[in-house]
Amino acid sequence: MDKNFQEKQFTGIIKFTPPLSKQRYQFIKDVVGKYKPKKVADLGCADCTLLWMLKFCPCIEVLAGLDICASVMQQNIPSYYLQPSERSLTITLHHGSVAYKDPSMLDFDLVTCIELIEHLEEPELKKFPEVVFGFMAPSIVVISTPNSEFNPLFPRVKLLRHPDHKFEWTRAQFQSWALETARCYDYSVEFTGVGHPPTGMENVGFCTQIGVFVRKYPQTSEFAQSEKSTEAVYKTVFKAVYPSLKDEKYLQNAVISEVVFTAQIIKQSLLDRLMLEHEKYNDDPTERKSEFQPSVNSEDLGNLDVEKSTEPYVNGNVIYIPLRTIFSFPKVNQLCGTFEKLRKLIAGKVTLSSDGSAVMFNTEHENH
Ligand SMILES: C[S@@+](CC[C@H](N)C(=O)[O-])C[C@H]1O[C@@H](n2cnc3c(N)ncnc32)[C@H](O)[C@@H]1O
Ligand SMILES: [Mg+2]
Repeated sequence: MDKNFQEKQFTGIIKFTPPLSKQRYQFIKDVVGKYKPKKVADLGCADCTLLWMLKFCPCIEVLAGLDICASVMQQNIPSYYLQPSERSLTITLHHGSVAYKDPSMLDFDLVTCIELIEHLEEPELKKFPEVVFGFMAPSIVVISTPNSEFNPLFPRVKLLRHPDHKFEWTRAQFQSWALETARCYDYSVEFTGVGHPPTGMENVGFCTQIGVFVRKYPQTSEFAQSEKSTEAVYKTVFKAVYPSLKDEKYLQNAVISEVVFTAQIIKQSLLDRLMLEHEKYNDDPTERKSEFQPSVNSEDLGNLDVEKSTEPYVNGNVIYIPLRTIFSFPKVNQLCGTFEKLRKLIAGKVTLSSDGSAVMFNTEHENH
């Protein structure tokens, strides 16, 4: 190979797109997509970025995070409303070390350890396989760690990529540790990674090396799991339960908020249009064709096929948004299934016209 080219590669700044951390999270999302685990635990979860991504995966019902640093876990707890879905979702964050067993970590399908092991002191690393593979024993374990063979491509890295790293392994070192661990606890393991090396440098391997471990023996029975009972040593620092939409009360709340939100959008679009007409005709009412019969441009409603009878209208200070129009919005439609169900769920909870066909808004006290 051309020597200059090689030199240029060595001094060049390595930049990954998407960033390497995103590629690692995406790798886990793909594993989730492939194996569809219901219960996922992320060990060394730090600010929970991965967990908050995973909560949108429809197969997941239980998410747990563990970190030895409680403050880093709590700095990023979202306060936003989780879109309701068919399944319920429980998210728990624990403060503790992967060097210790805790019953809260039993019964998981997938355990992820992203850029964790290189932060463990030797005694912790020694205990790690027994805790994760022996005690937790999920059907899948994913472990990622830096591949030290890639380091010469980082001009500023002298020995280790991060001051808190206790070691960085070559592919041979990681693979021999992983194969021995897999053999000991009856798992199979396959190796891959993220962060491709530059062209011509393929021999160094991925920037992040990854081992995907799959348990060879069948699911441990609940009885066998309870046999493992040990004293709780982790401290729970956060717990949230998002009930399922199968819970009627929760469904009702979700439908009401979606109906009100949708009606507001339609109303705003109507008012904007009225305002435009008002400006266009320079407020000369004689020039207006249909002063109080405005219709919402169907494009404003996301290209909905809005029939005349389902158009919103204004009467005095009151705006009427037909329920049929609201029902034609995909989110409302998906939540309720049928129009009758929509009517039933919002009955008495949302102000409707006397015949019950439209949501009413009084604009008297609004500024616009
Ligand atoms: C480099 S960060 C990785 C964070 C996250 N997994 C990610 O990929 O973005 C390593 C995390 O492991 C945590 N950690 C270190 N030793 C630990 C231990 N013994 N038990 C649990 N977490 C530990 C650290 O506090 C830190 O948040
Ligand atoms: Mg690290």
